[in-house]
Amino acid sequence: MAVAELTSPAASFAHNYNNANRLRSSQLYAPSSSCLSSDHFRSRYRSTVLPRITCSVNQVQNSAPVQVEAPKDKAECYGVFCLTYDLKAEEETKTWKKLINIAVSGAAGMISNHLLFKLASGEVFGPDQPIALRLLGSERSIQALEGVAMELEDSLFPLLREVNIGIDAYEVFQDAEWALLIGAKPRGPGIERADLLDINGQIFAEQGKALNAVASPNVKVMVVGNPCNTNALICLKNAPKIPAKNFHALTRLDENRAKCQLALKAGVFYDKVSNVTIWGNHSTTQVPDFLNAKIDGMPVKEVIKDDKWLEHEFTEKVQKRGGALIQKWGRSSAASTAVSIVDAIKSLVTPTPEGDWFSSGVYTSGNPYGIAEDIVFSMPCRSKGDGDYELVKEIQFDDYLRSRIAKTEAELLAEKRCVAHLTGEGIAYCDLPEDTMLPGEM
Ligand SMILES: NC(=O)C1=CN([C@@H]2O[C@H](COP(=O)(O)OP(=O)(O)OC[C@H]3O[C@@H](n4cnc5c(N)ncnc54)[C@H](OP(=O)(O)O)[C@@H]3O)[C@@H](O)[C@H]2O)C=CC1
Ligand SMILES: O=C([O-])CC(=O)C(=O)O
Repeated sequence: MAVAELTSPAASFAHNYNNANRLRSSQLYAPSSSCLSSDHFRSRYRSTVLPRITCSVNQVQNSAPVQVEAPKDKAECYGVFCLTYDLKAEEETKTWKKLINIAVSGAAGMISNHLLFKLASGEVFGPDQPIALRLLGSERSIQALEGVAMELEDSLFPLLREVNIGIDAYEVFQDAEWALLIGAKPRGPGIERADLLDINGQIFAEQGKALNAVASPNVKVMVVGNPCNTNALICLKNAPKIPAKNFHALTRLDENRAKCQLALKAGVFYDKVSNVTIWGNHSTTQVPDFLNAKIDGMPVKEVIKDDKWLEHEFTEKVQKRGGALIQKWGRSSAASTAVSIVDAIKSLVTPTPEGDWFSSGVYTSGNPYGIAEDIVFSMPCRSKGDGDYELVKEIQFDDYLRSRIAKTEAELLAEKRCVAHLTGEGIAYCDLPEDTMLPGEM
């Protein structure tokens, strides 16, 4: 690796900075946005040749906030996040918890563009929880990812201690305690669902391997990229060192959508709606459960006495809400998805309110409902707030609910057969039901 030619008088800052850079792989980016050009990053990525430093002394001094240490030993950081703060020096930071590492894939995408700023604000993990963001992009998105990191710099979030960007999951997922896996190829025209399962499945197999190798052994993994249930299954099968229970597929957006529709029909504000389960796949076979759901503490069916509406209009509206939104917006839900990721994480890190529960796509191992084992299926969960969850036992079933659950279960079992080559379970065989669709498809 060539050593940089230092052309700036800011030699000591730049030299230390680049010494730190030289210690790590060429695929992690540590730009100081005030000093280095995009061209620098492009060339550094492709050739690993270190840059000519073009910033001036003034630029360096002006860009430095209050700090007590030179940035020399802190590797794998972005811009202002390379500077080291003395957390103990300021009164308010003395009670702060230990930093947690949060990895996010698809970090330059639309959902992340909402989510990252919520994470950094303290809204998710609390006002005393400093965080490090480790952002995974690709060659295609690295410029945009730098833009994201620059916006994070400019937001001056006190709790945001580190930001790293990179394109190698084995580097970005290092020591991750949370992994929010959002990046996935969207299903475009002419792409069969089986092909999408394969294309995205490969991404999640690779990321599962990377998590297994370098993440914290108790990392919690939230899979958002579609088809999220089967992607989560692939991911966990490729990460045997991480408990399968730690993997979630995001169905909280569906739960939120169901709550909204029930509130609207009952004429109550949506804070009155509780105990809503989404069963099964994050697809148009998902089952929003109105049998166990409550409005103002009463069973939904006693408040909304219209089974036809519940079984058809309500159910289909929730199943196809994603598609309806795409027709209006021209793109899939991003802000509300980010909100639902926040809700899903908060449900795991705060105790579930007494008597209530939340939905998450989790691994079916010893489930009390008789659902097929060894798939990722959305079910009702409760948490003590320790990051873990238990399945809710006191659930009623009737013939309608059972038959709908059987349909979404059959779809997930078919998806599983279709990705057997990615889960280490033999030769894939794709017999997906013809009508199987993501919520965003119409
Ligand atoms: N579970 C749920 O409730 C919901 C899930 N979703 C899903 O979340 C995912 C992300 O959505 P959103 O952020 O809006 O999407 P965007 O298109 O804005 O971003 C997706 C990111 O995926 C990455 N990606 C990975 N592989 C590919 C590929 N082969 N081709 C193109 N892009 C790729 C890209 O990042 P990079 O280049 O850095 O890899 C891109 O930035 C989608 O799969 C979507 O279907 C959306 C809404 C709800
Ligand atoms: O299909 C999509 O990409 C969008 C999606 O999951 C949803 O809106 O629920």
